[in-house]
Order: sequence, then structure tokens, then C-alpha cells
Amino acid sequence: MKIVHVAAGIIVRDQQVFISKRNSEQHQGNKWEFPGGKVESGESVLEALTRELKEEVNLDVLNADAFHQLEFDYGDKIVQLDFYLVNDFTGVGKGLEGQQTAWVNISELADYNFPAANQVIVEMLMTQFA
Ligand SMILES: Nc1nc2c([nH]c(=O)n2[C@@H]2O[C@H](COP(=O)(O)OP(=O)(O)OP(=O)(O)O)[C@@H](O)[C@H]2O)c(=O)[nH]1
Ligand SMILES: [Mg+2]
Repeated sequence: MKIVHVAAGIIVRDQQVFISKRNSEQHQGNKWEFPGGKVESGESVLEALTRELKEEVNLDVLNADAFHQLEFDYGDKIVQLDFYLVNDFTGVGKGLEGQQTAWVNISELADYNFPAANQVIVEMLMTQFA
């Protein structure tokens, strides 16, 4: 099975993170996610991240640092997720594709239903930002 390379942004401000909800028809539908999407050919991960965050949630990335990379096999799909910590951005986050979005306290992240691949990230964030 081909591996899909994905860039995802952990958008942080103070003790909060901006998340969005995947649409029901998408892979891992109705789950919360860190906004992002597929890295296209010829694009760097950071370029993909910047493009996706503008397209999906109207944010302009000014600075982002690599946070964690992982591969996950969902059975129907294998993803290589490149998570970046977005620590500087401009704009007001909103769901440009009709998706629900929210600023949530990092301490409450465990209350949100994320795809299985994200569990390790949620744990890392809750530890690091505690
Ligand atoms: N964006 C994002 N995708 C995630 C996360 N966790 C996770 O397993 N994924 C998976 O990674 C893949 C990302 O694809 P995507 O649907 O966001 O891709 P995209 O924005 O380019 O959308 P498109 O396929 O509609 O063009 C999906 O299979 C999704 O289930 C996450 O935190 N953020
Ligand atoms: Mg996406």
C-alpha cells in the first residue's frame, strides 16, 4: 500500500491549541484533527503545511518547528504524519471548508476524539504543556 505523506499543524497560543473536525465523508470522519493535508509532489513539508492551513482554516504560518513524525497503518490507508508546532501565525482561525473548529485547552485535549495516530501526539502535548 502506498504511504500518504501528510503535514499537520499544532497551532498553539498560550495554553490552547486550535483544532478542526473532519467532515463525515472524509477518512477518519467526524474526528478532531490538527489541520493539514497531503504533501504534493515538488512541495516541502513546510510549504504543504503553509498552503493547507491557509486553505482549510485561513491562517498564515509565520513560524513552525518540526514536532514529531510518525507512520500509522489504518488498514485501509497508511499515513506518514509530519506534525509541526506552529508558534507564530497571523489571521483568525475559521473552518473554510464548513468544518467545525475550536480553540481548546491543551489540558483538556484528551476529551476530544482524535484519529488513533494522534494519541501519541495528544499525550506528548499534555505532558509538555502541563
Ligand atoms: N490533517 C490531518 N490528517 C490526519 C491527522 N491524523 C490523521 O490520522 N490524519 C490522516 O491523514 C490524512 C490527511 O489527509 P487530509 O484528508 O487532511 O488531506 P487533504 O487535506 O489533502 O484532503 P483531501 O484528501 O480532501 O485533498 C487522512 O487520512 C487523515 O485521516 C491530523 O491530525 N490532521
Ligand atoms: Mg486536510
